[in-house]
Amino acid sequence: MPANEATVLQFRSDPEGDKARAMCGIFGIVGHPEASNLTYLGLHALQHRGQESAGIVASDGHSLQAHREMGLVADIFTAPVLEKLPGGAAIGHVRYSTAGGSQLKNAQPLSVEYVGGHMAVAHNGNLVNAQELRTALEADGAIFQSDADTEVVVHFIARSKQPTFEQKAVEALSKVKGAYSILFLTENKLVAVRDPYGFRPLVLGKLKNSWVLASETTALDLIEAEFIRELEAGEMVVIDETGLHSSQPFQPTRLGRCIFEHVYFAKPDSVLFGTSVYETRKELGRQLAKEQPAPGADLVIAVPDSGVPAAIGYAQESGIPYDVGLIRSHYVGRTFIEPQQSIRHFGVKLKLSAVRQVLKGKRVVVVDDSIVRGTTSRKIVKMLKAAGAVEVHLRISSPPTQWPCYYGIDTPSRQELIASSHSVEEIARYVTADTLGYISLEGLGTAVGDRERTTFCTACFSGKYLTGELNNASAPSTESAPKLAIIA
Ligand SMILES: O=P(O)(O)OC[C@H]1O[C@H](OP(=O)(O)OP(=O)(O)O)[C@H](O)[C@@H]1O
Ligand SMILES: NC(=O)CC[C@H](N)C(=O)O
Ligand code: SF4
Ligand SMILES: [Mg+2]
Repeated sequence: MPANEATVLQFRSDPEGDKARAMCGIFGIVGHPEASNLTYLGLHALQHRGQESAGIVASDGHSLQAHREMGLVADIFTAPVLEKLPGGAAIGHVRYSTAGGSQLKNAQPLSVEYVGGHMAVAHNGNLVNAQELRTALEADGAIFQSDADTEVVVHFIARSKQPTFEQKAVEALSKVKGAYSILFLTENKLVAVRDPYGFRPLVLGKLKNSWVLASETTALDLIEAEFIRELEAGEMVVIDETGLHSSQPFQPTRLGRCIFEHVYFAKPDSVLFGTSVYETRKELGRQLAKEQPAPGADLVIAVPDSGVPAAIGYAQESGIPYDVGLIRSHYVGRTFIEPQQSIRHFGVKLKLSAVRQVLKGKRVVVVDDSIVRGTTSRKIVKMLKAAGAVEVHLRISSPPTQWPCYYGIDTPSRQELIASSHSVEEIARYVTADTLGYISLEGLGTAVGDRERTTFCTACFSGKYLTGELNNASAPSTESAPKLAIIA
C-alpha cells in the first residue's frame, strides 16, 4: 500500500470495512427561544445521514451546554435532556464515522473551552490530511480528546492569533484539505462554512426571525422554515446579534459536489445542489432504461428504499408495469450493522421480504441504486427466485463503484468493492442475476444535470480524486484484489 493511502486509511474507523455506508448530518439555528427543541427536530429529519451517535450544543449567550450520546436522535433527546440545553442558539450532529471509531469520545458536536471562550463544532465530511496535521500538532505538545479528523480544526482555532472567531476559523480551515460542511457555535455567534469544492451540501433557511442551517432541505421542511439558498462552495456565513454576514474566504477552482448524494445518500424529498433528489433519481431510472433495456420483462420492481424512484423512472421509460415485489421492514434501518458476519448474513432477509403473489412465474426487472460488495444484490436475486420469479434482470442506477471515497462517505476499502476487481459479467454470475446492467458515467452526469462534467465529484466511479494527492495513493493494481468465489 503506498504511504499516502496508509495515511488516509489510518483515520478510517473500520479497517475491516464491514459496515454499511452513510455519512453525517448537521443542523444549526440561531435567534429562537426553542433552539435545542428545533435542533432535535432537524436532526430527526437528518437521521438517515448517520445513526451512530447524536449531539446538540446550545448557547444561552454566556456559556455552551452539550449533550452527546451513542444511538438515535429520538432515543437520546428526551424532554428532560432537552430542558438542560437552554438558549437561543444551537447546533446538532448525527454521526456516521469516517475518521475515528464509533465511540462517545468522537461524537459531535465537539465542544471545548479555550483561551478565547467556548466553541462547539459539527462537521460533515472528511479531512484527507488530518492524520498528518495531528501528528505535527502532537509533536508540538497538543493533547487530543478524540480520534476524529475534525478535532484538528479545534486545535488550530485555539492556537490562532487572529482577532475574531471567524478569522480564527478561516485560518484553521485554510490548513485542512478535503470535505467539510461545518458549523461552529460560540457564546454569541454561529459560523457556517462549506469547503471550496462543495462536496457536502449545506443550506440556509429562515424561520420567522431565526436563521437555520442544515445538511438538507428536508430538515427545513419539517420545522416549516423557508428555504433561502444553498451556501456557495468556499462561502462562510456568520450570524450574530448584528445579523447575517456572508463572505467568500475560499475560492473554488472546480466544484466537486458529491454525485452519490443524488444517487443514494440524500432523502428523496430534499432539493440538493439545486435539483430535486426524487426527480433526479427518476431521471436516473429513465436513463438506465434507455441504456440497459430488458425486453420481454413482465414487471419492474425496486429494492426499497433508495431504489424506488429509479425503478419508477425505469418503468415509465420502458413501458413495463411497476409493481411492489419487495417489502421493507420498518424496524430495520438503512444501515443494518452487525459486526458478526454470521448475523450480518441475515441482514437483508430481516430488512426485505419478497411478495410471492407478485413475483410467481414473472420475468422481473429489479432496480437498485448501487452495488458495493454485492451482498444485498446476491441475497435479493436469490430471494426473488425463491419467491417464483423465472428471470431476474438486475439494473443499477449508478456506474460500478470501483474506488473508495475519502470525502465523508464510509465506502469500504478498494479490495472489498466488488466492481474494482470483477467484470460486469462476473458480478452478474456472483449475484446470480440472469442479466446485469449499470448506467454509464455519462448517463449519470446527464441525469444530474452536469452537462459540462465539471461540477460534481465522481471519484468513486471514475477514480479521479479532486484533491490530487489521492490519485496515485488510491490506485492499487486490481490484480492484487482477490476474486470472489463465483458460486451460484
Ligand atoms: O452491495 P452492498 O454492500 O450489499 O450494498 C448495496 C446496498 O446498500 C444500500 O442500501 P441500504 O440498505 O444501505 O439503504 P436503503 O434502505 O436506503 O436502500 C444500497 O441501496 C444497496 O441496496
Ligand atoms: N460522515 C461524516 O461526515 C463524518 C464526519 C467526521 N469525519 C467524523 O468521522 O466524525
Ligand atoms: S468519491 Fe463518490 S461518494 Fe465520495 S464525494 Fe466523490 S462522488 Fe461522493
Ligand atoms: Mg438500498
